Amino acid sequence: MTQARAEPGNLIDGKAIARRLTDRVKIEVEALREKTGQLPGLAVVLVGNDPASEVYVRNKALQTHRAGMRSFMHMLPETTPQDELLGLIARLNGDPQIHGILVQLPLPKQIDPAVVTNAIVPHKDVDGLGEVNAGRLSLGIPGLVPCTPLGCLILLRETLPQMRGLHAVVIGASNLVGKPMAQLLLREGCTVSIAHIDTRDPAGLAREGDILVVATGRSGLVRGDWIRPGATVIDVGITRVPTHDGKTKLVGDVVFEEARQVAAHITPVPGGVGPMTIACLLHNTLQAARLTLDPQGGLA
Ligand SMILES: Nc1nc(=O)c2c([nH]1)NC[C@@H]1CN(c3ccc(C(=O)N[C@@H](CCC(=O)O)C(=O)O)cc3)C=[N+]21
Repeated sequence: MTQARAEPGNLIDGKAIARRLTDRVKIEVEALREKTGQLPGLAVVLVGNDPASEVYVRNKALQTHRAGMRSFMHMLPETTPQDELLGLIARLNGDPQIHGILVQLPLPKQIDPAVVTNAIVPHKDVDGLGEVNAGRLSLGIPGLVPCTPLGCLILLRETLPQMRGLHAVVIGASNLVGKPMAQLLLREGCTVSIAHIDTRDPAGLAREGDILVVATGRSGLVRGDWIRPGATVIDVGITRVPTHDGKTKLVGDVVFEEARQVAAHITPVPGGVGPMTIACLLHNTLQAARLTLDPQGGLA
């Protein structure tokens, strides 16, 4: 065990860390406005009317305004043909008021998410999911980094003084979270393992992790006995489940009450990774705006 130990189950306060990041973005947005006379603008595109997506998208717009940036919402019907969505993206690509473009996932089945993601010009791809930004991340050169893994990295940096040499285990190998997360951890100097659907003994591998990042979308997958005593656990999962009294609540991929007995640090759901995803979207929109408005500002 290489990391400093506190008592078990210390909560990582994603909400507080996200608020601090958003406050910093707000100050830098104001500085950019003073320097260039312009504000960063974020376009969010939602296709269809999934109620959960609508909540997220509205929340994103609210937070964008809170950080002093402009937000532009585009709500398209469920039946929108792919060509029409590509037409909108082409207009947003050419619009000087827009510095970041986010197309909410998942998309209806007539639309290929890879085609849409790659239609966004790389310097406006604030989700960092296009081929250019994904390639840059894997080559270790500056680019726009996907919001959720970036948020997880910031939480880990706030929690662990040093990640170099730690074994980080990522459960889930999606392009959205698992793969970019593994790249970021590698860049921090971790030894990285990725568990995926065909991994023979995911629990055994997970128990090797000084850091455990779980991003599978399967609620309750990770039990207390998957966790190395003293590990730091980041739970990316977020699933709405029914409760006994006929209401619903949000849960992660980790059985929280079990895991907090074993882990040194753990993110709650809600109040962990979720708020960081939105704060990082604002951070990326500021970075994207700097790329065109203040090129010397550069990317980190
Ligand atoms: N292109 C794209 N980029 C995304 O980043 C993206 C997406 N599509 N599609 C959907 C998922 C989901 N997502 C969340 C963002 C914030 C919270 C969040 O703030 N959650 C709060 C709880 C919110 C509540 O109470 O409903 C929390 O965890 O504390 C959750 C989930 C971003 N996504």
